[in-house]
Amino acid sequence: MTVFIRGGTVVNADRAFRADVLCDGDKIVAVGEQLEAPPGAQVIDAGGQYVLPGGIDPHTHMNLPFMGTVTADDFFTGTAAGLAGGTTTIIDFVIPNPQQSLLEAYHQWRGWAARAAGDYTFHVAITWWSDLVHEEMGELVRKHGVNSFKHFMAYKNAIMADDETLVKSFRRSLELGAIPTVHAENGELVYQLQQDLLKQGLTGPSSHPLSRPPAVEAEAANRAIAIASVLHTPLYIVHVSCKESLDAITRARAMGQRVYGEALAGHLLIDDSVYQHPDFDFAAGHVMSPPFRSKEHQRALWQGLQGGNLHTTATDHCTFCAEQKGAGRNDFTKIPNGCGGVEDRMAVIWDEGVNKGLLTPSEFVRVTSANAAQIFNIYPRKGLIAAGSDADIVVWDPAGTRTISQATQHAKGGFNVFEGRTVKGIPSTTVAAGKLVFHRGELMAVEGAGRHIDRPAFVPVCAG
Ligand SMILES: NC(=O)NCCC(=O)O
Ligand SMILES: [Zn+2]
Ligand SMILES: [Zn+2]
Repeated sequence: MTVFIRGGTVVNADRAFRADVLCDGDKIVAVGEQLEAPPGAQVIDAGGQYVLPGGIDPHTHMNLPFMGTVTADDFFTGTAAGLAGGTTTIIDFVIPNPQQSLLEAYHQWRGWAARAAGDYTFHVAITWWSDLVHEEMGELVRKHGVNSFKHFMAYKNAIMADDETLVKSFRRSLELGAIPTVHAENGELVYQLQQDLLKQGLTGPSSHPLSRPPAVEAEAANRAIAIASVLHTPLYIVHVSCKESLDAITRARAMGQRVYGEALAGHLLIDDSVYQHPDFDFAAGHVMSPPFRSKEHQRALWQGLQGGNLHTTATDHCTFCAEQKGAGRNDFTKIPNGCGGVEDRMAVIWDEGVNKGLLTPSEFVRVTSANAAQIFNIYPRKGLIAAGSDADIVVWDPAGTRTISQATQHAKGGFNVFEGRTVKGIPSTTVAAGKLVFHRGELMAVEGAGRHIDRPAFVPVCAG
């Protein structure tokens, strides 16, 4: 299939310029002014619109078995929702059970992901330690296109990594040319605070943020940064939600440490008042970890993105329906943690970021695709509009509007944390791997069309 995008303003992370874009098969083959549309090409008129690299959401959980249930979105529905919102690639997580072989879990997730409509690739979680884990990390990097390992510092008695696991896995990651990533929350503190709250009879969703205050996150962020500093490894901290964690990243970077931070669209836009809502379903629908924070923390996160100490935006898309959330009706610790957003990330960040003057269009591209592609070593295949890059493209209508609602979304779960928000700036067309998958409100996602994207290890390049 040949797709020709005519008359738009191409926006890359480094600059914006007027150009036509020609795609042949799954690649962009030409970017330039006054190109000729080949006979038979599908022509998209991008006049008055921006032409952006397809979004990369570096943190999603499709088909995730978690807290006694499985997420509402599987790899097809979740990636299809992403395509409708301009996200053409997700980085999801293989999460082995403690004692489970990493390779066995990896193949299990690859099987589930075969249904994906958009491209995908995996971080692999290290939830326990043994010689087998050490060996399998090597095999994943060398043979299976994995270059990042995730460590949950929370979720005690489940998937939490202790300090021994962190140290050994960070060290092994360095040896392999992979980047360690962490969910930074002190799991022991969370557990003890949860027990205190339950003993006091404070069993509702409003206790969720009380059990996970900013200091709990900051302690873990500082600990992970200190471990990475001693071992000389880079570090990527997922879902940075509070000023204290951002300050830890900022300090480390000022000292020359290679630490990257990820902000979630939800943490950037939604504040902690949602947990005070009297309706259980509404409050529980917002239960995720780390929790939504005060407006002061939100302002700090935007400043982190603007100042270059936060690098990527993600969603942690992890949807559960009201019935699933209801498992914690009498005990907030049993509410499955997670919220959606893969369909809305690009639009809400454009609306709050670009429309309000906090980000330029090029900075928007940096934090929605290019930085993730660079940090996880798939640039310039992804995150760039240039000849040779994958034909993952969003034609972005800066004047288009949409009111976000669970009633009209493609994602499952029947809930949307951005419910009722009207955004200005939406995708009019999404092209994924050279195919038109979303056009003027119509989603044409094809089950199984997504591809696994191998991410090579980081290897120092030496002059010959
Ligand atoms: N974030 C969340 O609450 N659920 C998904 C798992 C995780 O990323 O911690
Ligand atoms: Zn997490
Ligand atoms: Zn997550």
